[in-house]
Amino acid sequence: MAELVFYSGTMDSGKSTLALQLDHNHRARGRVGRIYSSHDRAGAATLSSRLGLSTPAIEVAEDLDFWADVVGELTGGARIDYLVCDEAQFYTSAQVDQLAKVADELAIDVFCFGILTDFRTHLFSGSQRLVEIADRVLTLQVEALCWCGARATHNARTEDGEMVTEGEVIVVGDVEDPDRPTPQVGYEVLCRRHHRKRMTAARAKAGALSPDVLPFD
Ligand SMILES: Nc1ncnc2c1ncn2[C@@H]1O[C@H](COP(=O)(O)OP(=O)(O)O)[C@@H](O)[C@H]1O
Ligand SMILES: Cc1cn([C@H]2C[C@H](O)[C@@H](COP(=O)(O)O)O2)c(=O)[nH]c1=O
Repeated sequence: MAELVFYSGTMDSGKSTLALQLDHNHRARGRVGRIYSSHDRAGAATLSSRLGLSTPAIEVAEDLDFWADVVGELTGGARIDYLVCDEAQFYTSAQVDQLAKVADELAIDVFCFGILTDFRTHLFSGSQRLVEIADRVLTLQVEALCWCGARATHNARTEDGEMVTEGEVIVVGDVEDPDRPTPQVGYEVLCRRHHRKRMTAARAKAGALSPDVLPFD
């Protein structure tokens, strides 16, 4: 039985790396895969990992129909054993339903990778549907860490190191270096406590450096 599997984790937890490794392992055993991604940081039609590996992919625009795409390929004589679907949080709910149909009706394994929640802590449309209908939802084992050392569970959007809570849901970007915050939109992974308090690494550092205001004897 083919499966629809959702590998989930915060930003920078190794999802794209795992997607590339999984594709490599299946290809090494003679299986034929088809790779999709959406809004990858490295550009359209690419699946890239921060470890430096990348591969061409089919760009998933809102109007891509997975069922039609896969059936078209099979009808043209291609062989497909599995799909690798990165940045699946950006897929529409209907597209995730199409992926389930591909697994069930065509016996093709579908491996999806993505973050669960956006910078406001709300589920992305694709992730919500995957949690609802995937055969398995797996959390990545390499945990990204908050600046305090706790497990990071939330993806914060930052500007100049300050967390923001308003804006477009989709803004492509990377986790920023806390020692060099950029004025552009960046991201930082935080534990829930520090996401709730909007306490980014830059803010914590500034707090630690500020002079005591209490009158000490
Ligand atoms: N210089 C490095 N050395 C070792 N591991 C690194 C390095 N840079 C990034 N990584 C690893 O790569 C992970 C990010 O991989 P990536 O697949 O791009 O993440 P995701 O797709 O989840 O955002 C980091 O969590 C870290 O474990
Ligand atoms: C939280 C959040 C993230 N994004 C974007 C930022 C990145 O381009 C991707 C996540 O990629 P990764 O491989 O998991 O690091 O998603 C966004 O558009 N909106 C958000 O709220």
